[in-house]
Amino acid sequence: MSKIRITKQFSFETGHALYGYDGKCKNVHGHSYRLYVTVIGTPISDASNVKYGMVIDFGDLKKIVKEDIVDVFDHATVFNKNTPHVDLAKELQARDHNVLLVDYQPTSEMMVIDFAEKIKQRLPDNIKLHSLRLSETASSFAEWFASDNE
Ligand SMILES: Nc1nc2c(c(=O)[nH]1)N=C([C@H](O)[C@H](O)COP(=O)(O)OP(=O)(O)OP(=O)(O)O)CN2
Ligand SMILES: [Zn+2]
Repeated sequence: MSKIRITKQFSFETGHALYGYDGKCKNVHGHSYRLYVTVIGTPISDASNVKYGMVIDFGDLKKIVKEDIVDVFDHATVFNKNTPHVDLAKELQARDHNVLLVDYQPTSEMMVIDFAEKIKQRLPDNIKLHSLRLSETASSFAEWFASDNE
């Protein structure tokens, strides 16, 4: 049976700031992120299986990505906890804002690495994460490919 890639798209609104950056993105601002998740596997060939013909049910993929990424990042503001932004983050948290402290600079590149690790941990053994595309703006995106990281 052929290997097939399937992709599901997600979207979430997230704020961030790039501490120490030499441009306007050092300021707190937000993006309408688009995340394309591509997994690869063999469609189930057992006709008695309720998932017959599927690599993975799009709904099951949605559940994983929603729980681990979309619901966590949507309408949150992400700061690098290893920078003085941690003070701003604590102030916002004290005022009941949804703040995420991560241990990396929250660029598209670093976020997509984080997302790849999270998704890989949740996928069944027979399904492999093939690639991710994280789009920050209409003209900018970062991609992670399993083949680049073996
Ligand atoms: N390699 C990266 N460069 C930049 C990132 C990033 O994550 N990785 N992030 C930013 C800012 O957060 C923000 O996304 C600005 O990006 P940019 O594409 O420059 O946005 P613009 O609106 O100015 O772009 P247009 O050219 O007007 O579409 C900065 N760099
Ligand atoms: Zn930005």
